[in-house]
Amino acid sequence: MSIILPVEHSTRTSPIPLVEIRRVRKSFGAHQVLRDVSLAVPAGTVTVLLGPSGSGKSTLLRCINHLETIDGGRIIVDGELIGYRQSGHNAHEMTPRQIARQRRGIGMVFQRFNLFPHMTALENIIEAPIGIAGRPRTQAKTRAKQLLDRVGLADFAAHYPAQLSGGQQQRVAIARALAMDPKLMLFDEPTSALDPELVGDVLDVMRELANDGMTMIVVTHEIGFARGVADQVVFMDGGVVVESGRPEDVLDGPQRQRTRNFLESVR
Ligand SMILES: Nc1ncnc2c1ncn2[C@@H]1O[C@H](COP(=O)(O)OP(=O)(O)OP(=O)(O)O)[C@@H](O)[C@H]1O
Repeated sequence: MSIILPVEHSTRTSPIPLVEIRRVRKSFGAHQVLRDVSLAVPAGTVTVLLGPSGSGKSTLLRCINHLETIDGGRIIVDGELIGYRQSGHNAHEMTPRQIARQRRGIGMVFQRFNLFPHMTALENIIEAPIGIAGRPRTQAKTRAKQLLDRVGLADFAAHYPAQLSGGQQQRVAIARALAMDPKLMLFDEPTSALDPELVGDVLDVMRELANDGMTMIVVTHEIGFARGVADQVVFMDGGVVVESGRPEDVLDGPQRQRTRNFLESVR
């Protein structure tokens, strides 16, 4: 694995929000999953989303990445409205092509690695840079090898997903997301499908990414990761943000009973 110099935790914090979520609402039929969610994620920081099953965490990530369309409110990533383009004071819906371009800047890692089973680790990583971003094959391969090295899998380029452990597959999935040079990485319970002994390697890669200054929003129940890496912890329940703040405040001195109950349940 390549050596990445640790950066002082506080120097990563910047006042400029890369992600602004304002009063976002989202329903599926009659079920209002996000009720009125507002959140700011400064550039170069890590936000951990905690909350019980069904609280709307995955839906929020999917809205940020425009995998779902919001019903109300707005999401701004790096100054751009998600799903809309600004023209003077008016916002117009984006075309599918414009949405695809916007999505390229946002990497997403899912609970289940979602690698193409018929492609090697390297082929999985170069697929989008070549097919979507139109990069030359040699350049994409060089970058993919660097990324495999970065996630500790330099010797596994020619392995197929079935030949890799779940943790290794998840690290390939992270490398694949990084191959598009995202400005934001979203992680949706990236370790919850892994055997416990494989969780640490994946969290280590994520910790190094954070130290490198990547802006990340992470849905996880890994309280140790939240405590050690997050700049901000957000507790969601019932489609609203119940409580948010520094990890030491939310995790060690939660103000709300709902937060306390949840933390009891995952400890
Ligand atoms: N496409 C969909 N159609 C209908 N209902 C959906 C859809 N996606 C999510 N939901 C519902 O929205 C609610 C919130 O789901 P979501 O996955 O966002 O919660 P979560 O906090 O991420 O929970 P979990 O930890 O279980 O993934 C759930 O009741 C879920 O069934």
